[in-house]
Amino acid sequence: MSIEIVRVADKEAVAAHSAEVVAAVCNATSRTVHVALAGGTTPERCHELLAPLVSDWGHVHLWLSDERAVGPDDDDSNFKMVRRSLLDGIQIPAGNVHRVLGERGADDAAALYQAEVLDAVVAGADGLPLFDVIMCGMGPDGHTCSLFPGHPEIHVDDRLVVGLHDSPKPPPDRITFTLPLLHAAKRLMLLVAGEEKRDAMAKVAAGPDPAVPASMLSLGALEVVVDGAAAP
Ligand SMILES: O=C(O)[C@H](O)[C@@H](O)[C@H](O)[C@H](O)COP(=O)(O)O
Repeated sequence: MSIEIVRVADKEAVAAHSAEVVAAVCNATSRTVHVALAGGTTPERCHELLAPLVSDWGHVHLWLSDERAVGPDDDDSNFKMVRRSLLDGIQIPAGNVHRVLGERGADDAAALYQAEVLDAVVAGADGLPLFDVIMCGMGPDGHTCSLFPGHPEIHVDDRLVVGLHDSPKPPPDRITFTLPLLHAAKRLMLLVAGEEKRDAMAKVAAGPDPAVPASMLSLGALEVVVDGAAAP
């Protein structure tokens, strides 16, 4: 368990710093690297800045730490955002892009994605799939991925990916990584920008509390990249 907090000037700097971290991980090796991207406007900008920073995408596998239960062309699709912000600008083998099949519905899509993770991502010492980097955003209510305050998904410890049908933020049907998979990652990044995140960010800095899902990330090796407006 650890938390490292990197303070930078503004939202653009959060995205830029995070892109540099992810690019450094990808550029440091030619072996397979697994990166889970995130939804939200801060990660979206990070994806744009990341595109030209990685010298060779051939060994990089891309995933999403949460998705909406919609098809890839729906405006609510995180994959659609990733396609626009990153995939359209890079050369990457199609087999390296791991899309959540949201159009299958939240529960089937989650089960299929978990199976794909287990198949493709080699397990670490704790027996859980070891992502090189997982990126997460945070909402003003302290939610991260699609783990929302007061919702049961935060307590799931027997599955790596779950579906939910009652997200308080639309759309209601979603698919999300769970804490065991997030905690297993070599590097777990939380991108936080904006004054409306200040209270939740203070709770993240205070330590793990199940009422604040993003704070539970610090039970893994959490790196928070936060701007001046959100910094506690
Ligand atoms: O749940 C969703 O629908 C959003 O994707 C959300 O999780 C987002 O990631 C955060 O609210 C941070 O978003 P910003 O980076 O845009 O503030």
